[in-house]
Parts: sequence; C-alpha cells; structure tokens
Amino acid sequence: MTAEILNGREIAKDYRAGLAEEVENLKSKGITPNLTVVIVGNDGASLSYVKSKNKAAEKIGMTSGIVHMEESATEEEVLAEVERLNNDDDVHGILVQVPLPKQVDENKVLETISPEKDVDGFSPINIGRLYTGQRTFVPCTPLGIMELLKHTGSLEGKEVAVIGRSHIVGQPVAKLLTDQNATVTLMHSRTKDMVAKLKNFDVVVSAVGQPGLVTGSDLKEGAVVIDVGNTMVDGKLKGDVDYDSAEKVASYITPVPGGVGPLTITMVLNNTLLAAKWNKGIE
Ligand SMILES: Nc1nc(=O)c2c([nH]1)NC[C@@H]1CN(c3ccc(C(=O)N[C@@H](CCC(=O)O)C(=O)O)cc3)C=[N+]21
Repeated sequence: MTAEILNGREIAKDYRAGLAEEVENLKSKGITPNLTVVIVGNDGASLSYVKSKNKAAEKIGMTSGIVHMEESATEEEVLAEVERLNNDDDVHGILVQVPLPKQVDENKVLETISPEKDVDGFSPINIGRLYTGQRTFVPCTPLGIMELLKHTGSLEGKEVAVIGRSHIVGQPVAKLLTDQNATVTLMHSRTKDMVAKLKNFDVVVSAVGQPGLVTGSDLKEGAVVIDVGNTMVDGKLKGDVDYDSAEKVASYITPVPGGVGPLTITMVLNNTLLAAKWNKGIE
C-alpha cells in the first residue's frame, strides 16, 4: 500500500477561505477580529511561528499584533502586559507563546489570560470547560488533528494510539478522539514495549518530538498516521515518524513540514474568530 498524503497546506488553505468569508461578514457588522501574540525573548523558531501566525491572520482579513518582550522581562511585567490586553476591547484573541523564560511562572500567566480571549485553550478555566463539555476554546493542535482526521473517514470504533501525554496535545486530543467514539490508548515514555504495541492500532497520533520513533515496520497495514513531531535536525524540520518507510504501510499519512503545523495555525485563527463572535453575543 502507498499512503495517501494528508496535505496540511491544502486542507488549511480551504479552511482559511471559509474563515475569510466569516471575517468579511463580521467586518460588515463593524467587528474586525484581532489576534495579539505575546512573545518573551528572542528564540528564532518561536519568533518565526509568531510571525507566521500574524501573517496568516492578516491574510484572512483579521488584524494582528505582536508584543515582543525582553528575555529578561519579569513575571510582573508579563502579567501586566496580559492584563492590559485583557482590558483592550480591540483585542479578541491573546496567545502567549510558550515556553516562557524560567523567571516567569507559566501557570500564573495562563491563569491571568481572560478565558474569553484565551484562543490557545490553555487556561485552567478553559481546560475545565473542555472536560465538562462546555463551550470553550479547544487547543489548536488537537483541533487541527481532528480536522485532518475528518479526511480519513469515521473514527467510530477505531483503536487509536496517542503517543505523548502533554496538556497541549496528547491529553486533549485523546479527549476529542473519545468524543468521536474511538477507543484511545494514551502512551508515554513509561509505556512498556510501546513501539511493539503499535501494530494493534488503526490510527497512530505521535506527539513526542523524537525523530525516528515510529517506522513503517511498527505499523498495522493500512493505519492512519498523524505526525505531530516538529524537531529541528541539522536545520531541517523532522517529525516523529520515519516517513519513507511508513508511507509504504499506512493508508493516510501527514508529512512534516506541511501536515499538522498549518492546521495548528488555522485553528488559532478559527478560535480568534470565535472569540470575536462570542464577545458580541454571536453564536
Ligand atoms: N502559546 C503557544 N501556542 C502555540 O500554538 C505554540 C506555542 N505557544 N509555542 C510553540 C508551538 C509550536 N507551534 C507551531 C505551530 C505551527 C507550526 C508550523 O506551521 N510548521 C510548519 C513548518 C514551518 C517551518 O518550515 O518552519 C509545518 O509544519 O509545515 C509549527 C509549530 C505552535 N506552538
């Protein structure tokens, strides 16, 4: 079998066209959705993600802002900046790029972002809302993964392995998959014989950050493979999955780059649009 490629760039482009129409519609009502990203420090990769998020926002008619703070910024300064954005009526979505420098407590920052503007869905209130089935901002990478999986058929009754138990990807995507009636096994660094177990799974979602973790011979014939890894190796972006061997066994596979990444950015935009609508009482 040669896998069908889940082309994240193409799927993202179609999705963003729909968002652009909705933005146009909101603008005719006098609302221009705004996404503002806070970045602390000068990490090259982080700066480049932030720029691509802002560019993508503007491309669909939203406005965007960057608050770029010094690596040496204090926790008080970061919290004050978040408060200022919470109180700015022109800002609908706030995203504070993680990781933060060590002097800044990430949990304190996430607790300070207004849940109504937390388009990452990282604040404890929004995580609570997700697990209790309330309206919330669903974290962007899990939402992007679910969008890609819509192109592979129903998840009902499927056996899914999620590798990685982070609050940002593994745990929330396990929740969303369960909601689609898949049976989910959440695997992690202490799972016994992890790679050997993968043969039993219809879908494998790998979110570890370890290039070469999964290879074609580990997979069930016809498995759907979603590669969330993005690790820089010699200046090149690498996923967790050995693509060349996996594509010979899988039915669908996401490349890196050009798979999950573009959908993550798309879902930041999706959530910003929702923030602007909900702020005005539009469903
Ligand atoms: N508060 C917060 N929210 C985030 O969503 C967040 C964050 N912090 N910190 C860092 C990670 C990383 N992240 C990526 C998003 C898109 C691509 C992406 O689109 N990558 C392209 C490739 C880009 C390239 O070639 O450099 C792709 O996979 O095709 C990658 C990484 C969001 N993050």
